[in-house]
Amino acid sequence: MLSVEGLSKRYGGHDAVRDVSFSVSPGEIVGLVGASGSGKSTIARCILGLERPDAGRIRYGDAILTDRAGRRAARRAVQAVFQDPRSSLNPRWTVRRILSEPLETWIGREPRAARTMRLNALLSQVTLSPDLLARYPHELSTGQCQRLCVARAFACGPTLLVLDEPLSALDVSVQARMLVMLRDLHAAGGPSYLLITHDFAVVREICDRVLVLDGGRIVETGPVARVLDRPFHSVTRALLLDALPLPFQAAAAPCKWTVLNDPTLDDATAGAPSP
Ligand SMILES: Nc1ncnc2c1ncn2[C@@H]1O[C@H](COP(=O)(O)OP(=O)(O)OP(=O)(O)O)[C@@H](O)[C@H]1O
Repeated sequence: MLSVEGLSKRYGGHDAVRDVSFSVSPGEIVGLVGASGSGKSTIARCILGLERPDAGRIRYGDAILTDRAGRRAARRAVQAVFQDPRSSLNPRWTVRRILSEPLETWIGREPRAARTMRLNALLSQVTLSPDLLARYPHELSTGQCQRLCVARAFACGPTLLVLDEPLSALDVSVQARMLVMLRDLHAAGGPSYLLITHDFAVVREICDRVLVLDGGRIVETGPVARVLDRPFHSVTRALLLDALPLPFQAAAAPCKWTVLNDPTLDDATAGAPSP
């Protein structure tokens, strides 16, 4: 289980993340949503050891990810996929080499035929053709590059995948296929996901639970259906309203959201993170 306890991170005088605590259980898909600049990627970078938190502790099982030794111990188990697949792939490496590198590290050397079978299996998991093995990233579409990034993450046999806006660089039709692929991989016994997104449709489609972030703090958390259909916090309501197509925003504002703006719901308590 991933456990984030009292995580804080400052840049200069600015609090990017403030006293954030949450967990991701084995097999769970947890969405982390919030406006631009709310601190989502900073949390991901702290979990992945790319940033050093100013306060708090991040544990994955027995490994303390805020310690160098703990990060090393969890390196195989905790993998990531980022927003821009092209910048995550070495442009001078073929698909074969990109996928072989983690296999070399975690499985070691094996005969070429066995390695090719393993590479083909990885590619088919992410619905890519084995014909792509000899290609370079610039010879792939952005969607294919992102599938390749997922395959590379899966090559390590992770138990937690941190996905930081994995669909944002993709066309809408490719996004839908990618989302189905992520859901199928998870359903087939894949890792837990911590999915960072600004897209509530994605959250509704795939997540079990959602955390809403504002100004570096978690303002609301709960099961997806409850948070999306009966949001307590004004920030969640505003984000949901913003997510509607423009003509619907005007229509929704006076009706649906008036009910939700019930003054008996106190944001400060209703929005407090649940234990
Ligand atoms: N390396 C950095 N140096 C200084 N400030 C930073 C740095 N990284 C992030 N920040 C600031 O920290 C805050 C949180 O940034 P972060 O990237 O975590 O937000 P986000 O919710 O992921 O945003 P987006 O959805 O736009 O990616 C922002 O105000 C950002 O400007």
